[in-house]
Amino acid sequence: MKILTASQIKEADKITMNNQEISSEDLMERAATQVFKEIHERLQGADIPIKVFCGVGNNGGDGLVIARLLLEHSYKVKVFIVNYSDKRSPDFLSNYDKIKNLSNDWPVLLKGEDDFPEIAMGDFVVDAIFGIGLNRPLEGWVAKLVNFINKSSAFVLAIDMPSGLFSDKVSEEEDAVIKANFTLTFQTPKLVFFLPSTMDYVGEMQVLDIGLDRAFLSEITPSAQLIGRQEARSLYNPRNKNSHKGNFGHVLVVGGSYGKIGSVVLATTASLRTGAGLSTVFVPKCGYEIMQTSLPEAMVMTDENYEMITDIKTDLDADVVCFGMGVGRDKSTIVAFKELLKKTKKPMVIDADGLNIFSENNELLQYLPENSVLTPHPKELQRLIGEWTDDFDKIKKVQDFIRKYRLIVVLKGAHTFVFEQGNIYINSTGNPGMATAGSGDVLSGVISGLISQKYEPLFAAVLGVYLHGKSGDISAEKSSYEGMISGDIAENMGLAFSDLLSENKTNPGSD
Ligand SMILES: NC(=O)C1=CN([C@@H]2O[C@H](COP(=O)(O)OP(=O)(O)OC[C@H]3O[C@@H](n4cnc5c(N)ncnc54)[C@H](O)[C@@H]3O)[C@@H](O)[C@H]2O)[C@@H](O)CC1
Ligand SMILES: Nc1ncnc2c1ncn2[C@@H]1O[C@H](COP(=O)(O)OP(=O)(O)O)[C@@H](O)[C@H]1O
Ligand SMILES: [K+]
Repeated sequence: MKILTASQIKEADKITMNNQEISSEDLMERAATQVFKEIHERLQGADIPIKVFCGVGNNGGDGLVIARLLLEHSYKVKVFIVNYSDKRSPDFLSNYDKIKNLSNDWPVLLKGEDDFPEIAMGDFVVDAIFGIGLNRPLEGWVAKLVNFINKSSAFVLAIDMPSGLFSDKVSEEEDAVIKANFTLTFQTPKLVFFLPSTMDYVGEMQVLDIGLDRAFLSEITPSAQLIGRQEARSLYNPRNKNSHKGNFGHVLVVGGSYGKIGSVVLATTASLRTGAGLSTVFVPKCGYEIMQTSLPEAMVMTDENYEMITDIKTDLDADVVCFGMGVGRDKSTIVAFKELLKKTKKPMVIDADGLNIFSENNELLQYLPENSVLTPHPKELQRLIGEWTDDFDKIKKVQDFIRKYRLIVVLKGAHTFVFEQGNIYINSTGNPGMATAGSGDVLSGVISGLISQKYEPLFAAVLGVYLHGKSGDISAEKSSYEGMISGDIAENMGLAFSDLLSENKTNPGSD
């Protein structure tokens, strides 16, 4: 699902109104009706106090329409106008008139702190103060109102965006931003919903299709894409019945050191569970028995050295080489890595200490085959590209980095971002149970397993991240966030594939 910027959404609005011959008020009615339907479906006429806070722009206009429809369905609604400006949008004004005509209980005008209403636990608050039009941080009593709502124990539903959140830059720590339990957003999710510094404001998120112009939406180049089941499914390559293991490639995993052979076990298991035809590992001698015993499906080659990798002597022409997990940063390992880089022509997957070696030896990056996949977590990324000022600056710096070295970067996190030149793919699967030792090793194995099966490295990264997260979700369902371990993610890869290929789910951009 495409993620658009505020200006792209505004352009889509204009084109839609033109092509569908509707007014902006019609579009507002349509959008807010969708919101009403969602609320109504969940509340089913329940007798709970609903407090709708409306700004005086179009986000506030949406709030007024939602409130009117709720009143028409006999909900217990109280409307508050957050009167931060005298400049009211025309569509706000016409809906203001409509709601006044409907009820004797007119909206309450809020002009300062003294007017704040009581918000009780059990209230249902609708935040329609600001949407994508926010252009400066909230201040004064409006900022205080936002903090007041945040302090209440009410359930908060944000319309389009949590108020105070910018759509195209991150908020400062001191800024007042609504902390929503749920955000119903129009037509397309916004990039800030997925950034580490802003995602917590959004709560659970659902996208409402408000029927913006299809042709425009399909042609426009998005700022990023959200990868849900449908998008991941479109990347899947079915297997030919007439095939043999040679068709599914050979993965070589190079990694491990004394006490860290487990990371190689995890990555290699994941590569096989993802469908690699063959997997070979290259480990220090201390890893030989561990590998043969814990993963008989893999073939094992060993270094001369017992504890660490010092010389990667192999003529194996693997389809993909995965390097880095548990490998350490000894000088002799760095030399061995350099030699490996020089003789490898096919795209590689580099994780963990492989990345740290690059951070300390930048000159090695020039030997990395084009289209290789780097899978840093934020700390590893920072060592690699330096500090950033905020999440948008980070995105720019990653894009500069991949342009320079012609790579694919998989930035791991609660929402993992896959970067290729000019594009960002944001993952929708995964859960906090995956914050457990070794889940990154599993991801490297999954991506390698897909590359070996002839997926383009970019698609291997995007699909791999999706399936890894899905397997994490299945693992959490079975064992809880706390109880799941990263080996479960590797073991459940098969169920993640089954889920991807099952026929009964069609919701785009979600799971
Ligand atoms: N295609 C869509 O997504 C649609 C969007 N609609 C709604 O329209 C909203 C955008 O409406 P607007 O453009 O009127 O913008 P907002 O309602 O978000 O903000 C209103 C105005 O407040 C002013 N303002 C910005 N920051 C301020 C601050 N810190 N303090 C005081 N004033 C400030 C700006 O001039 C801004 O235009 C969307 O978020 C959505 O809720 C719907 O009504 C119709 C369809
Ligand atoms: N809260 C979370 N939600 C979703 N995915 C997560 C979360 N925390 C961690 N993950 C995923 O788990 C993996 C952790 O990788 P990494 O930090 O390299 O761990 P390790 O070094 O232990 O292998 C990444 O793929 C990341 O996206
Ligand atoms: K809002």
